[in-house]
Amino acid sequence: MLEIKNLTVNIPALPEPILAIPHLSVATAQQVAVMGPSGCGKSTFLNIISGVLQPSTGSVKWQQQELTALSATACDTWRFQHIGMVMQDFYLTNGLSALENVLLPLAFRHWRISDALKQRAESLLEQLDMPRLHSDVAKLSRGEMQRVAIARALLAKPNVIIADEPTASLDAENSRNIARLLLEISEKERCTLVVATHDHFLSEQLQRRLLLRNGIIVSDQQTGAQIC
Ligand SMILES: Nc1ncnc2c1ncn2[C@@H]1O[C@H](COP(=O)(O)OP(=O)(O)OP(=O)(O)O)[C@@H](O)[C@H]1O
Repeated sequence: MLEIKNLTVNIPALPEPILAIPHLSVATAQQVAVMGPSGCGKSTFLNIISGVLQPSTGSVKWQQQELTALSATACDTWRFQHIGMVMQDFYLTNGLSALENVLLPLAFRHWRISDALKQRAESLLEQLDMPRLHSDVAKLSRGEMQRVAIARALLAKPNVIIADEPTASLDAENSRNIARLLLEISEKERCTLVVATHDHFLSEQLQRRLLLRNGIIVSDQQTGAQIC
């Protein structure tokens, strides 16, 4: 469960906070869309709940872990253990294949990657319709790179998936596949899903929709969506 209290994010040059949330809670395994016009604070919200950014005031708690109490290094370790992130910049490593990129974060932590993990990586890439496992990511299209970034985020079975516009570079068919895969994995593995998106197909499948304007949640709707 995520619980936010009395949160503000201020930027020195700006008179108003770019994000202000008096209270918000998100239940474990809930699927949440974060929507709103460009500049309303969606990426800031995702960065705050993943501990990438520290708020100016307030509390951000996942289960019993208060993120604002962690040092930057401790927060990085916590994020690695609990969160699968798909950000707008994919942070892939050129010169490595799609499969190697998916395995790379775990390769830093384990002296040997197990066969089971390799199989999961291959299976995720296949489910994402990304057959070019051994192609250098530098040669992939943006949509293919996005699918590699999604597989990498899902590999370690995170408790929470946070995705910033995960279908933005994709055609309609691939967008739908990715929306379905994120929903299926969230349901099967009981992980919380928080997605900033303009994609109506994706947002309609999620159980809850937060609408941000000027850094404030102006609408919080339960959609009643079921897994597809
Ligand atoms: N470091 C910063 N310095 C100044 N302004 C910032 C900074 N970070 C964010 N902002 C401002 O805060 C607001 C929210 O930005 P944010 O990136 O969270 O919006 P967004 O909803 O994700 O936008 P988009 O849909 O275009 O990605 C914007 O007006 C942005 O210009």
